[in-house]
Amino acid sequence: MSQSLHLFTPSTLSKQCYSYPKPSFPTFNRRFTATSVRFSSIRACSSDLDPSSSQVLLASDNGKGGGVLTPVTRPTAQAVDSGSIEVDAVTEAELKENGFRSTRRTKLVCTIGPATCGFEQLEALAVGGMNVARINMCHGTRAWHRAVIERVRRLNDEKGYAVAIMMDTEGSEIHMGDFGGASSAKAEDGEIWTFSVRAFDSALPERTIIVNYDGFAEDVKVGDELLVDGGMVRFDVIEKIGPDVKCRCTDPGLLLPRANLTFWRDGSLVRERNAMLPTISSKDWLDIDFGIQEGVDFIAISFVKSAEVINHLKSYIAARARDSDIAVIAKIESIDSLKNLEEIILASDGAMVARGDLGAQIPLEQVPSAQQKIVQLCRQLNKPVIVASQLLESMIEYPTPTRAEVADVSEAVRQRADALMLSGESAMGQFPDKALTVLRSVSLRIERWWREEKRHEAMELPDIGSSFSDNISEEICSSAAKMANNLEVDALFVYTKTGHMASLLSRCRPDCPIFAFTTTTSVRRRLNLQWGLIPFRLSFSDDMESNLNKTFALLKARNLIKSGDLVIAVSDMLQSIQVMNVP
Ligand SMILES: Nc1ncnc2c1ncn2[C@@H]1O[C@H](COP(=O)(O)OP(=O)(O)O)[C@@H](O)[C@H]1O
Ligand SMILES: C=C(OP(=O)(O)O)C(=O)O
Ligand SMILES: [K+]
Ligand SMILES: [Mg+2]
Repeated sequence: MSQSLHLFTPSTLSKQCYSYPKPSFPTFNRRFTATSVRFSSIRACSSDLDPSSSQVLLASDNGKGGGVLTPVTRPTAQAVDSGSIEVDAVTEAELKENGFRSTRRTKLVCTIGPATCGFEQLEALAVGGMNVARINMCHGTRAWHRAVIERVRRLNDEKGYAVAIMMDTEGSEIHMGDFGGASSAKAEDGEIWTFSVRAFDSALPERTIIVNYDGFAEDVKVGDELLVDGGMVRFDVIEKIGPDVKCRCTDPGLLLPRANLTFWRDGSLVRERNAMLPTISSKDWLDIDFGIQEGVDFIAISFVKSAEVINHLKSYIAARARDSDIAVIAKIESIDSLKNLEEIILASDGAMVARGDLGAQIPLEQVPSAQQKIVQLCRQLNKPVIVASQLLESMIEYPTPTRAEVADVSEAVRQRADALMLSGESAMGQFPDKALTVLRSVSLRIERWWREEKRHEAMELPDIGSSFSDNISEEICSSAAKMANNLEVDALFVYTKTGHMASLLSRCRPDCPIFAFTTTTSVRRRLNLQWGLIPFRLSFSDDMESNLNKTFALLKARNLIKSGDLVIAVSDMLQSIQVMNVP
């Protein structure tokens, strides 16, 4: 017998109870063995609900009070198709090998570039644990990106993965152009380089860099310091000649195509007219149209300054992408985005701590605290957050990371960010698979350590719902997560159509993995970015008993669960919690 707790609001009551006038209880998972659920703990968990409202809280064990419970399970379930369940091959193998507890909770995003764009290379990344493939519209042509998207889709179709696609816009901050073929250029100490806003028809003269922002030559002043990629290479501005700006290299280093440029005067970042550049450039809008057409899962917006641009983009997408819901990720990488952080995150479907450019706009020593703040705020507001850039930078060239890099990855995992991202390491590095393996193994180890030490940070999670029904879902998820930890259950199951209830569970960062069952492939792919979720595609009905039976049968047939496993199931159709052993 399962033990269940259902919350009814007046609206769910009228829909679910009164429409079934002749309830007959007891089909309710009779076969499940009783578990040692302490209902006191359930009540305690639920006691935060508003007592003055007219909701009814029903708890059942062994059928007591079951007459009232019946309506929850429709007596004659609509024939549930006996269809299949979709889970990716890697997760399946991991679950079989290591059991639930040791599945990885932190998700992994890989930037795809020349080193990883082939089908076999993409497959190797999927095998290595890539949850999301990121394409960066700063680089490559649309045809190149389309081919990558097609390969990822084929990989998903043919091999059962659910790798999501994230398209990252170029944005209109100042950056350098390409080097006309060369993949990089070396700037040596004392060399004089020309930064120019001219269009060159033929090959670029030696030591010349094109700058994408027309106002550049007017805005900089002699004496300014010019930083490439936040200081990877530095120049002093020594002379201005019309569209050309002559600079002397003071900190030598490697110049990469399209690297970001900032200029500093008297120790402060200069934000002249370039601060007025639109967040989404006209080229970005074309790329966004491309992303909508291709049905990407996420669009990440560079250099977001305010919530307005996010709202605007979301209505643009809503008007054009009728069938697919594309999530919008705000990249936090500018001073303005930090100033308007909360409104930006609230408006977005997720955020990225884009430390590359962020570190070029604020002093480097402020980046760690900004990261911590962004990660924490995202969790409180229930938005997935990605920590990005230079996590394993040295692995672009070397097969092992530095100890400092491992410590940095560990810190992001310990902060319980939803996802970690590889940039150059996977796009053009020499060891993309090894870099991914490092992210995977460090995540697994730190997560385990954290669980073993029971170092749960009791983060205050404020109510975020805008309706009473939303509040109920939040309470159910936080109670279910707490119960899962206290009872040391093997897994949480969540049946969710939109994915919202799964994200609420993920937000609680429970000790056990969360099996998220959803009806559409696109929601399943999007859930792949969120901490702790193992998304499955499954068609299900409003009848939880039949859903559970079907799920158990399908998962058992694939050896993903076994009799006796203890599971807590929640659903967003019924707003219920059930605790049971797998029969
Ligand atoms: N589609 C692509 N085509 C060619 N090179 C790419 C592509 N995507 C990424 N790269 C390379 O990988 C590096 C790291 O990627 P990323 O961090 O996304 O870009 P950026 O360095 O411009 O911020 C880039 O500087 C570029 O050299
Ligand atoms: C992820 C980032 O953005 P991009 O790689 O597009 O510059 C960053 O700046 O850290
Ligand atoms: K970008
Ligand atoms: Mg950036």
